[in-house]
This record gives sequence, structure tokens and C-alpha cells, in this order.
Amino acid sequence: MSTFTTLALATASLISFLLYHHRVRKYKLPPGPPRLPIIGNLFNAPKSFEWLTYQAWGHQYNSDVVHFQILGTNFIVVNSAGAADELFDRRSNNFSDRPDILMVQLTGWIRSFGLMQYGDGWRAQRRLFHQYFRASAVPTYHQSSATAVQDLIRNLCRSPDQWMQHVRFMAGSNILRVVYGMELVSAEDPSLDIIEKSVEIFSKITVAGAYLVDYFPMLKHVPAWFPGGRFKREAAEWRPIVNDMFVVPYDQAKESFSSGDYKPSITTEILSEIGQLKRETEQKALEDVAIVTMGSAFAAAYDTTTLTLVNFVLAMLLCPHVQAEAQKKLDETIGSDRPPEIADKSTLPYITAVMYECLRWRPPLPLSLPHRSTADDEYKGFHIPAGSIVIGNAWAILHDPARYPDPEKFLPERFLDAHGALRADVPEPLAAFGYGRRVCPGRHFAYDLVWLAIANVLAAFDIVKPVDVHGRPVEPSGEYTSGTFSFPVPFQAAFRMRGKVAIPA
Ligand code: HEM
Repeated sequence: MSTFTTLALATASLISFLLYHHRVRKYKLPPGPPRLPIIGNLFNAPKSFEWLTYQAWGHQYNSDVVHFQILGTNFIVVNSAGAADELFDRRSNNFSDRPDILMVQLTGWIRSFGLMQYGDGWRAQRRLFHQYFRASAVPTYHQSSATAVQDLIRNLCRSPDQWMQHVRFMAGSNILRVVYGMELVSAEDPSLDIIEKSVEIFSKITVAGAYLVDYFPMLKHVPAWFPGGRFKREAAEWRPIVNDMFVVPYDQAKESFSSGDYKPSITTEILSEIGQLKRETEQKALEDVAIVTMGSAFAAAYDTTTLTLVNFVLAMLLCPHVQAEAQKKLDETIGSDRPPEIADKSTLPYITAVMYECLRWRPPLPLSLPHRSTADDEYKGFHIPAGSIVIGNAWAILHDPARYPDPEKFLPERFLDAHGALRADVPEPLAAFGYGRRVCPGRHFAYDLVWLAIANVLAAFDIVKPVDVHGRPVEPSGEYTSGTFSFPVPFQAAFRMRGKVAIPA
């Protein structure tokens, strides 16, 4: 380590130490693991699968909020639905900000309202997004979702081995059509490559504490070529990719719109609105917001939807009886004349329960996205300092045995009463979509697409374990990756046609 870096670390550590002692003397923080002076929990904070350690800390310290600290930054983990409701919902004024992550700024992801600080910029994008994705607006996209799901079924028939790629294509092609009016023909389309890379960057930079520079702001001044300057090299490489994600599909949609040869989409609707504005400044203001809001929708929909469906495939491999029950309900309710439609949702609560259970059993973002508190606060007598990074542990909330008995088991029936109707007293897994004013605004759209995909895949196929050359079933490992998005380690699945419904030509 260079003299400069050592000096920077020492100065920052001294400041954190002084601040730490000042606060600890004054307030009672929520319980948490023992901290060392200066560095706090730098060495005993988990580095992977954090949600499991945070949940265990909750049990160990018998508290639904726990605290740890790294080099002066306070982290508050919210481990129960009650605490999440109280802090993120009732006190949303204070708990709706996002942490200031340098890599989010340097890569340009900060332009998206998903990672932007709470304020007017965030509000403008969220408002525009809401206009097109609120519950009453999403039926407009049912036709597009139906087309995407039919493509999925057709592709699964043609090359079932590539099922994961087909699921990705379904999620990506649907959101690109809805947002930009683009019609993708293959999974090799460069737009999917852009989004794939951008979301990978998102996943790397949003893990709390992933970059040391967030604790030692002085490292900002380290040159890119210097040890400790890796973040600068990465940011320089990633920034153009993130920029392309916002700009390339938008520009394409704008070009088609100007030529008059376009498919109607959210972007073309906004472009006509822009065209009706009188002043150039107003036009520019709306366009600036539209570019980043649409890019955010495109990116936010892709991995989340894919991941929910990959978890569904895994659950079906592991629980054939659930699959058989779901297919029985589909056969009884719809028969074989036509594929399931979104309009069938109200008559197929079992499929809805399967979807809920996928999101509860394996929430795609087990720690949601981090929030930040803007003012000092108090919860159950514990002090929550202003500027704390507040982590809603969706995993712990959705695996709370008091709400969901036998939480590790995949049991859609938990959401159903004796007559097979959805129970009002078992909460739907909303924690999978985050909290308060930051709650996922794409959830209505996601619910429809995921539901339709589950219903159609189960109507058309049996999902089974493939067999190896010795005729033995290939078991999925059931292991997961760690990160903002937690994916199952790649596994094989076979899709056997049931012959019950016609496969789209
Ligand atoms: C099953 C699928 C999905 C899951 C599990 C999911 C989950 C989440 C989570 C956990 C958050 C963070 C909330 C928080 O900070 O408290 C979020 C935010 C967000 N999601 Fe989703 N999401 C899904 C689908 C979608 C879709 C389809 C879209 C777009 C059409 C979308 C758009 C967004 C946006 C724009 C944000 C940022 C909101 C903000 O910071 O104000 N999501 N989502």
C-alpha cells in the first residue's frame, strides 16, 4: 500500500473513531455484533449471503432491527415486516433516500431514479413511470405479454435445452416492445447485450460496501493506474455501457417515430406529448426525464422477471406434486381449447399462489435495494442516526415462521383457504418488491407477465429433471449466487410436452 493510501486510511479512521465515540456515548443504538474501535465491523460483517447473517443476528440479539458499523458508516438492518411498515411506510419521509455510492455516480447509474437520491429529480421520473405502469395502465400491455409468452412456449418446444435463454428473451423482448416499440427477432439482439451488461454492473455496484472508496472518500484522488484505483478503471469501462442502455434504444425509437414507420409504445406516446409542447425548454426537460425513466424501466424489468421464472422452474423440479396440482387446476378450469390468459387469473388462485410462493421462497433481491435515513430517528428506544444505510431484509421478512410456517418449504397452499381461494390473512410477498415510497413501481406489470408465463408453461409442459447417460436424474444443486440479485447456480431442466394445449405455430 502506498504512503498516500496509508495516510488517507489513517486520517479517515481517526475521524470515524472520534465520531463513533461521540455517538456511542450519547445514544443507544440497536443491538448488533461487537465492534472494534475505528474499523467497527469491517472484519466481522458478512461479505456474501449477508441476508442470512443479518437474520441470524436478529435472532441472536432478539431484536427486529440490528446495527453494525463500518468505518463510521452506520448500517441498520430491518428484519421484520412490523419494523419495515413502521420505518419505510409510516416514516417514509425519513427512510426513502438512497445511499450515496460513488460507483453509482461514476458509472452513470445515478441518472436512474432507482438509484437516485430522494428529491425532485427522483419524483419527476417516478411520476412519469407511474403514469405508464400504474395498476390501471398495465392492461394496455397484456397483448404484448401474451405475445412474449407465446414466443417462450414456441422456443421451449424448439430448443428446450436453451430454456434459460428463452426466459431471458421473453423478459427482454417484452419490455423493449412495451417501452420502445422494438420487435426483437433473436436473443443475439445487441439491445439485450446492452441491458445484460448494464444490469450486471448494477448488481456489482449496489452491494453495500462493495467499494472501499465509499468508506474512504480520499481514495477518490488516487489515480486510475495506481493500486486502489481499480474502481476508476472499472467506472471508465462501464460508463459508456450504462449510457448506451439509456440512449441507444431511445434514439432508435425516436428515429422510427420521426420517419413515421413505428410501432406505438410508451416512448412514442411521450414523443407525441413532447411534440405538442410549445417551448423548447419544456420539450428538452420532458425528453431528459423520459430517456432515463424509460431506460430504468427497461433495466429494472429484465433480471427481476427472469430470476422469478428461473426460481419457478427450480421449484417445479424440486416439487413435482405442486406442479401436478397446478396442472390439474389448469386442466379443470381452462381445458385444452385455448392457452391460459391473464383474464383467467381470478379463477386460478392456485397459479397465483405458486407465483407468490416463488417470490417468497427465493426473493430475487433478498436485501431489496438499500435505503438511507435523512434525519435522526428512534425506533423501540433505539437511536437511528441520520445518514444510516437502512437495509430491508426481504429474506428474513419472507422467511419469518410466524407469518409463513416452515418457511424453507415451497408450499403455495399457505396462501389458500380450505376452498382453494386466496387467504386474506396470509400476506402476499410484497417485501420482495421493496418498501415505502421506493416500492417497486413495476410490480403490477411483473405480476401479470410472471403469472401468464407460469400458467402457460405448466399448461404446455411437464418440467422434469433431465437424465444422464446412465438414466439417472440430474439433480439441481439448489445453490445460489450472492449479490444484489441472487440467482440459482445454473441447472438443467427438461420440458416435456404434455399435449394438452396447442403450441403456437
Ligand atoms: C418480479 C419482478 C420484480 C421484482 C422482484 C422487483 C423488485 C424490486 C425491488 C426489491 C426494488 C427496490 C425497492 C426499494 O428500494 O425498496 C425495485 C425497484 C424498482 N423496480 Fe422492480 N421488481 C420487479 C419487476 C420490475 C419491473 C417489471 C419493472 C419495470 C417495468 C420494475 C421497475 C422498478 C423501478 C423503476 C424501481 C426503482 C424504484 C425507486 O427507486 O423509486 N421492477 N424492484
